[in-house]
Amino acid sequence: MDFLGGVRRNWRQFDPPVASKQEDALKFGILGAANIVPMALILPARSHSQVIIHAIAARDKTRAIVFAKKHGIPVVKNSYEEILDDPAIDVVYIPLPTGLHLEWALKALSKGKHVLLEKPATSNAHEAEILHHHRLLNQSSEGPILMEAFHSRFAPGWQQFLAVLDPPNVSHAIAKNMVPSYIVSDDDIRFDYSIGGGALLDLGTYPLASIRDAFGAEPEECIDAKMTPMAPPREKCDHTFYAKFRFPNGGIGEVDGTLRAPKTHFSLPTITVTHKPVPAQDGENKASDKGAEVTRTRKVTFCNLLWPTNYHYVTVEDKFEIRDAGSSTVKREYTKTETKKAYTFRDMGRDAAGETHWSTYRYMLEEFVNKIKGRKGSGVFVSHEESIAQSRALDMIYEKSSLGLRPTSKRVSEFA
Ligand SMILES: NC(=O)C1=CN([C@@H]2O[C@H](COP(=O)(O)OP(=O)(O)OC[C@H]3O[C@@H](n4cnc5c(N)ncnc54)[C@H](OP(=O)(O)O)[C@@H]3O)[C@@H](O)[C@H]2O)C=CC1
Ligand SMILES: O=C1OC[C@@H](O)[C@H](O)[C@H]1O
Repeated sequence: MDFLGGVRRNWRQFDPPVASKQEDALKFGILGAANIVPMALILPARSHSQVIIHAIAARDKTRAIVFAKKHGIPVVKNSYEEILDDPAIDVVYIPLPTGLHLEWALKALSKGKHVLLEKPATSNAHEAEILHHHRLLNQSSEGPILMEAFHSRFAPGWQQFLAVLDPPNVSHAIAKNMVPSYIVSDDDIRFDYSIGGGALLDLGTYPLASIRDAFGAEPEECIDAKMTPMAPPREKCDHTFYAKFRFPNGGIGEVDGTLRAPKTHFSLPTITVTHKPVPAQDGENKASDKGAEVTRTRKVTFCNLLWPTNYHYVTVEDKFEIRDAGSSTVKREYTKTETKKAYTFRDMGRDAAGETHWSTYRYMLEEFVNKIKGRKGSGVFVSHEESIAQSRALDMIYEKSSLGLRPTSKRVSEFA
């Protein structure tokens, strides 16, 4: 049943129901016929009654025409600028290489457009501060909304994972993400330093955001960073990364990932979080242990950091140790293990919109539109401060390694 449910859920994510569009639907324009567009926006938009994919532009118009025809986009513009100049367009989606995000996001905001900006929002923290603190964002309560498209954060499964953590008492977190080498070719935008290349800046954003979330705090120091660079001429870009951080509570967080795992490698991106032992709460331990000192050490594993809406699990392993009052000797111990899953917020007892066929991107689109329309929604959002903090942590790793920071846009002086 679970297996069949999974097949149905995944099938429908790639063939979602079509909603009829409301009068006040937002019209989206897309900059670039990027690979991620169908999954991140075209499919999610189908089932959203307040989203219309109105127009696209690509550097090569023929490419844009082919893309528009394939995905049923009614308008093809001659250039990215023409998208920004179209008064009919409310929102601009930017799936460009990271090094172009700052420039195009600010150009779109300056035309009064809302912006959904692919992750990572910027190449480094300097750019992040310019973008997310920009006066264009604070002009009025009606001013444009900008959000980094960090889709995985919006999934109920991820929120279920966060709900079982006790961030101040986390002692260790390790997040891993290994992608086989055939997925991303050597000439991909991810390995072009001039436009923000580097596996950490691309893939590493997921494990890094997840350890930051697990500690509920920002890292104080990057105590180790090891990057494996590409072969020349791409040697300024890492294909494999490892970093170790110390967090304010003394805990250690590690990220480990690669875009060059062996071709036969398969593993889902996973985080494992260990807590310090804490006194067990009333009702958690067995009635027979009343009067004794009972500690609980929690270990939580979350499997599928990127796309939990396709498949995930959260395993909560609580180890209880029982001592006589005042004694350090453990007289008995036992472990309780529970597995949780949440494909909708209802599954975790929360009252927020969602269907089992919603992808991470569909959950994100819901909240992005809610924000523009001034609705409360699930309460999940990617704030400007979150995007800046994530960018600072990425910089800490690049600075600690021999590779150095990713380059700031040459156009930066025009925007500061
Ligand atoms: N949210 C997610 O799950 C994912 C997010 N991403 C992010 O989305 C963005 C795009 O990734 P992806 O779709 O894989 O990338 P692609 O290489 O498929 O697309 C990038 C697009 O950028 C445009 N572009 C403009 N200038 C340049 C340039 N100088 N060099 C190359 N391309 C240029 C091209 O548009 P044109 O059509 O005009 O030529 C191209 O279509 C990245 O920021 C990436 O990190 C990527 C994958 C997954
Ligand atoms: O955001 C992403 O998600 C999937 C990864 O394989 C990809 O490199 C990255 O851009």
